[in-house]
Amino acid sequence: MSTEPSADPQLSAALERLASYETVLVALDFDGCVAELVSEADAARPVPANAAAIEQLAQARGVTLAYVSGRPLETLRRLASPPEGTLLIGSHGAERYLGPDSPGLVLSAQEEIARTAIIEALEQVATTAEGAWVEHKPAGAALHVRRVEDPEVAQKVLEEARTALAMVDGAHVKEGKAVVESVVVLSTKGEALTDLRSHVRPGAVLFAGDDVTDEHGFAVLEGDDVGIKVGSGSTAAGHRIGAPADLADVLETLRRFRS
Ligand SMILES: O=P(O)(O)OC[C@H]1O[C@H](O[C@H]2O[C@H](CO)[C@@H](O)[C@H](O)[C@H]2O)[C@H](O)[C@@H](O)[C@@H]1O
Repeated sequence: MSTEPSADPQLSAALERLASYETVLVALDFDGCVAELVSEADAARPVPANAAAIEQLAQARGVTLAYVSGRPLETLRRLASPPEGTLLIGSHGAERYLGPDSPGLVLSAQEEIARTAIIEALEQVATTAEGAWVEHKPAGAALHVRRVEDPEVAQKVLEEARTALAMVDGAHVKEGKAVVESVVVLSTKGEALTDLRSHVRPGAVLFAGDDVTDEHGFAVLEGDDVGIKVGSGSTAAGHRIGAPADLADVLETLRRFRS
């Protein structure tokens, strides 16, 4: 079944309404939304058609682009290669680039201690299964199991990680796809999206994402905002597309409605 907006009259109508506003904020999750999920996290890149559609949309009248991602800000910038002027939210909201004056993330002494404890705990768990590895991040760390061959072993490793993290003071757990993350700065994509809305003051917002952390973003949408869940799974989003490869058509449709 095609999930192109042209084949989904409700999504197409929602995009047309969105496009009628003077100003629009288009906020995109990265992994599993703009980029396909891959086993080498550092190899993730925008689907080429998505990259092209994003570049085009960045030129459109009254459109502000933003990435809202769990990735560290610097990694997001390197992997996504966003058009100039794109606003960037990284580390699930803990890191923000809203312009050259944006302050960088500074952890308190207590947060630094918690981050070190998170990394140590996850590195220890990662030694128990081949393929498990730890991504060190500015506000915490993520234990990845996508490269663990046996799904039962992978689940067991994730469970051990949750148990280990429960012992760390100041560690907040975030669930993801083949990953358990922990951050020392508690913030959600919903809060980040609300702050972006206050900063940009758009007429309406489009937000697309694929993961459980993106549900916080869908939850703060309102009015003629458009929420798009990428892939399967329960969601609060009003619309759904099948895969990252379907996103380009959504963005291109929105651009056409604005021209
Ligand atoms: O909010 P996002 O932009 O979706 O980032 C969420 C996490 O994405 C990355 O992990 C996920 O993508 C990897 C590459 O495709 C995949 O190997 C992994 O299994 C996924 O969980 C990233 O590594 C994390 O730091 C992000 O928080």
